[in-house]
Amino acid sequence: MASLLSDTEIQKRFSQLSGWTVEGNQLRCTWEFKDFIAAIAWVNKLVEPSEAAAHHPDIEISYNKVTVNLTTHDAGGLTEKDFALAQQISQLD
Ligand SMILES: C[C@H](O)[C@H](O)[C@H]1CNC2=NC(N)=NC(=O)C2=N1
Repeated sequence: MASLLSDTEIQKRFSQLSGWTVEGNQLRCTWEFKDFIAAIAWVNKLVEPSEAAAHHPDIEISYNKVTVNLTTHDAGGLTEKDFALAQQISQLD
């Protein structure tokens, strides 16, 4: 199982991410799209990197807005897996 990051480690990795916030045990970022169809099309792009990493975001969808929440449920907080997947998600079109 991935190990929990210390506050210092979280700060270091967080400073390399753009657009995300740390809220409690979660990394969180919201994207806005033209409409619901575009939002869902983008959500579908999350499937491949998430499955490849065996790590899965919690996703909130509200019409054209998608909020992605990342945490490592098994570890009870943020691990390297969350930051790695956040970087990959940020690089999607
Ligand atoms: C066995 C399997 O790899 C685990 O249950 C994985 C699956 N996806 C997961 N995703 C997230 N976000 N946190 C986890 O702890 C987690 N655990």
